[in-house]
Amino acid sequence: MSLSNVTASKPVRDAGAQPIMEAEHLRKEFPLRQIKVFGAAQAVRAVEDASFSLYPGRATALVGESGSGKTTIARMLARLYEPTSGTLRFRDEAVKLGRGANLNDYRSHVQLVFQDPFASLNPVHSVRYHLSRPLRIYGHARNRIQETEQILALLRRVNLTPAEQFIEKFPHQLSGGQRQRIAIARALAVQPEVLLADEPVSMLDVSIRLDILNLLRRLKDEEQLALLYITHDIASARYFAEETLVMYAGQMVEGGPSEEVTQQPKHPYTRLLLSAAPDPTRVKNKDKGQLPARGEIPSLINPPTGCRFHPRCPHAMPVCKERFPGRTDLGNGHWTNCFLYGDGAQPIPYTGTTGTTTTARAE
Ligand SMILES: Nc1ncnc2c1ncn2[C@@H]1O[C@H](COP(=O)(O)OP(=O)(O)OP(=O)(O)O)[C@@H](O)[C@H]1O
Repeated sequence: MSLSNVTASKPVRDAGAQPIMEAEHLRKEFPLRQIKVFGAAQAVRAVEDASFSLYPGRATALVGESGSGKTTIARMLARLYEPTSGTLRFRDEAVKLGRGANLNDYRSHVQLVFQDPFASLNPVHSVRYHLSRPLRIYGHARNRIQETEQILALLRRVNLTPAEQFIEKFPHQLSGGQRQRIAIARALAVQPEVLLADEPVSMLDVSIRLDILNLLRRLKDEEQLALLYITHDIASARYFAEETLVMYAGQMVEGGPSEEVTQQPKHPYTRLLLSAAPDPTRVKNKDKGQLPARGEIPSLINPPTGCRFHPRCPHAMPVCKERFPGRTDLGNGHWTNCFLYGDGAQPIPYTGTTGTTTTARAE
């Protein structure tokens, strides 16, 4: 996807900006069916100790390889999965989890757009049906006239015009991009403050990905939506999202303003991701021996101890195997969880490759 005609993301948020949604120490395990009668119960340890905030009018990209836990995080935020532990806060109030939680009320604030626009719309129902349901359920339309007016307005907001030509169509009469616009319109019908977009363009034709990203960006700006943008593509994060969070095998390893995370990445995994996603605007130094991307994302049933990236990390030290490092604040909202940074550590200069030129602290 060419991103050259997408305007660069906004600078770092105001210091006083208030988050609308906060995730604190979220963890998710999926228990596995027990095959053995004896022995410890096994589980997929999909997300470990994830903490981050979403802000009105700002996009946060959640980036990582397949299986890193991105969708699990989005589903916990959408309340489709119960976190194993941790808390969610919405407008500074703890979200009631588990039984007795008012899911309808919660979902009037937080909506999820799925990756697959072919699976997310019911083939037997028209566009009118898909958009009228949320309007009715959430009490935004009192009668059919109001409902039709609002559906037409929603279609125009997602650039499906003339709206009158789309309202009675069925999913099979729409292209992938048009379906994704309907899925976005359906989420907007609820009038949410938080929109979770799980790889919203990855199943679309390359030629229309940019249009959908620009649509999401415009809606975020105009409606002051807090947007979580899940993607494999770290290069798109720089252009689309003000902030970027990087996940590896269930652990969050780096985060901060997108410009800093993508231009001055600190964690070796972020550097590896960037080296696999060439960005023509990033300065590369081809002479400084790039290390090949070693290995694959591990099994999350028996993940590596400590920092789960250590078996693939060109800078791994004994301590990396023993425990997961705490968060090191790098200034300007940029942070990483890596023993290469923090007290007494030698900074590792970024050469635009996964290789580096200095020796790190040995523990
Ligand atoms: N319902 C489930 N039951 C058991 N394991 C699950 C379930 N959902 C996800 N997982 C596992 O949790 C881990 C994280 O999966 P998740 O889908 O969140 O990753 P992801 O980063 O979104 O990947 P992708 O980019 O491929 O969608 C994977 O090992 C996955 O197999």
